[in-house]
Amino acid sequence: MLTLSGVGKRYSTGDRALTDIELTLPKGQVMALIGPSGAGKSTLIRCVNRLVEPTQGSIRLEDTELTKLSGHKLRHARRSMGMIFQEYALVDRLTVMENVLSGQLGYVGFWRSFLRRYPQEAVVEAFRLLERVGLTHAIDKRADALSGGQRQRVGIARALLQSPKLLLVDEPTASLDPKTSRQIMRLIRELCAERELGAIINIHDVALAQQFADRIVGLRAGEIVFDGHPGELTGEMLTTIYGEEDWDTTPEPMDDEASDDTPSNASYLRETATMAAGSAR
Ligand SMILES: Nc1ncnc2c1ncn2[C@@H]1O[C@H](COP(=O)(O)OP(=O)(O)OP(=O)(O)O)[C@@H](O)[C@H]1O
Repeated sequence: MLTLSGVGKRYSTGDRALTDIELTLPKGQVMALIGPSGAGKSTLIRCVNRLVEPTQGSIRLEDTELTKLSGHKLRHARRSMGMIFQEYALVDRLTVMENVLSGQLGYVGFWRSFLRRYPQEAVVEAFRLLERVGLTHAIDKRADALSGGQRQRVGIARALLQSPKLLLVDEPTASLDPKTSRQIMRLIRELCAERELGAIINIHDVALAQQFADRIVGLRAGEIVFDGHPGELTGEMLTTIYGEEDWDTTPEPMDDEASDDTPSNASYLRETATMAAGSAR
């Protein structure tokens, strides 16, 4: 379980990015973090793994007070948090298998990893994970020969190879098409359920968040303004998070050729909220 109590962050520039954040993430829960640009979503995720230093409050992962750690203990704690990034952060010239095994860098030491000599059990587990994410056929491919969706699957397998207690996911679908985005979100959700892993997912796509998260937290100007079930995210709540907008209006076609069979925002949001509420996944 992850607990944030009274967490605040003020950057040295004077920008206050987070104010008094109170959050508890139980094991196995997938939490989507939404909010407008600059709301503090990335800062919050980065405070958890201490890539950004919180200026106030405490962050506990199970029995460990993360905000008090430094040096070796901090590095050790970071390994218990799997990071999945928007830009995948793969090494292009390495194969899929090597990229996944690079998740073990912190464990096997510099020389063994430099010589690419990984423990047999890590290789077996990496193979198993690649099978789970549907990439058995691509094990020997170079990372730069993969599609965006495949690259993200490698990133997921790499994060899981560390046997993390928590997943921190930063815009996992930002560069993906709608179908691949859904597949990646579904995969993350399934893996979290299988492994009883909590996840915080920073995501701009509200409909995807509603469909695949157990819980949605809305940030605005560094404060939590919504924390609830996806089905509770009404148009009014979206206005609270993002500011005034007519969430119920169907966009006017730009010209005569524009398709008129696009569902309205309202019906789309209603549909996705209903699906999320029923958890029909
Ligand atoms: N390194 C930094 N130095 C100073 N201010 C920063 C830094 N990083 C972020 N900020 C400020 O902190 C606030 C929150 O930024 P953050 O990147 O966490 O928001 P976000 O919700 O993730 O935005 P986006 O959706 O655009 O990625 C903003 O006002 C931003 O300008």
